[in-house]
Amino acid sequence: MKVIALKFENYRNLKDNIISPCDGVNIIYGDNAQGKTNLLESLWFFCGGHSFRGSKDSEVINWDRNFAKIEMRFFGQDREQTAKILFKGGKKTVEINGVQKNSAAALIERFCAVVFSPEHLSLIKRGPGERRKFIDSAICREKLKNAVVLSKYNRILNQRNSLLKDIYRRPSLEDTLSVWDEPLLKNGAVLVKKRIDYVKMLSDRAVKYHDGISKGKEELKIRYVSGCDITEDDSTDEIYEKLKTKLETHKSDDIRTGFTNYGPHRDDIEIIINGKNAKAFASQGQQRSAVLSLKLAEASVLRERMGEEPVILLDDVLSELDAKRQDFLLNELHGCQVFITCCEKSNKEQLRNGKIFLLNNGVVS
Ligand SMILES: Nc1ncnc2c1ncn2[C@@H]1O[C@H](COP(=O)(O)OP(=O)(O)OP(=O)(O)O)[C@@H](O)[C@H]1O
Repeated sequence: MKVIALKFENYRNLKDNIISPCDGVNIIYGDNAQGKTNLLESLWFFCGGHSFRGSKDSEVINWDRNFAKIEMRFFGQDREQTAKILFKGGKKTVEINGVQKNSAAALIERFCAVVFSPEHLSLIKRGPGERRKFIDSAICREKLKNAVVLSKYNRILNQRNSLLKDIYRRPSLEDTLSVWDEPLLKNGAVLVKKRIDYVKMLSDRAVKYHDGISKGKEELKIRYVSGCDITEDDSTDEIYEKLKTKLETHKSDDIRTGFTNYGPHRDDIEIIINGKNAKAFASQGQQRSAVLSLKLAEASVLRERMGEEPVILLDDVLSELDAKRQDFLLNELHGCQVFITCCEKSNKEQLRNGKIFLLNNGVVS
């Protein structure tokens, strides 16, 4: 998958322009607050109609204008295609190959990219919820069926938790708890199996990327951690039985606390560098390298599933990395189109092959 041209009009601080990136590494270089992230954000919009910064649609319209438009020509699914997004009057209109679509969701599966931004460091720095979110959004992106299982699991869990609170006040309701247990276990077992399979795929690839980034100096390991004694090789039926045992054993704790204490919603993904937990012991550069490896691994899994190389968007990755690690990202990611923002002059000088876009007060040259 390759971006051939990107046109933007009234998009944040970017001055109207058309850019033609190269098929390899594209550096977007400039001082702080010039519009580098804005440019990456506009590309990411074509993945499904959302900002990776969590911005509202109206926020991307230039403050002095009443609409914004982005257009992209790209190569994907063995042909050249076009996509347009118009932001106007609190609404977003999407057009793909000249045909207007009902929803921005139509963009999903047309254009595919993986993004890294400094906020993704929360994958290591924050709690298990961030890591579960990362894995869940990846499995949901793989198959709509997985998204259905996840949403059913969360809905049933909420209903069970609210019943647990009611039972505390009205013990006679305890008999009705089993109504939620069976669907919770069924969907929970499928969810855990999908997560474990994905983490295995991701891990194999992330280990290789981390080895490349650290030039063989560090060993990365990623493993799924369950509070229900589930192991990587368990089948869905075995996972179901283990979840069931925990649920039954801890029923009285659940009633006392008003909360389901064990299950997929408490699981985690452990990220280990050289045998030590990355959250507790890794340096800033090591943490950044590990998250990058995970993101590149995510792209590699997507490539296998789609038969196409996703575009890689790297926002402000190079800071805190030493020259050897920077060199890997700038010169050794072969076969895919990469967009990478940076502020340091030395970074653009490191690039052996690629294209450099200079951003100065919204003007791209
Ligand atoms: N809707 C908008 N209209 C006009 N300007 C905007 C709008 N939204 C954001 N900006 C401006 O865009 C500028 C550039 O933002 P951006 O995040 O792209 O900077 P950057 O080059 O990535 O900087 P850094 O290196 O500091 O991350 C900001 O100074 C912001 O004020």
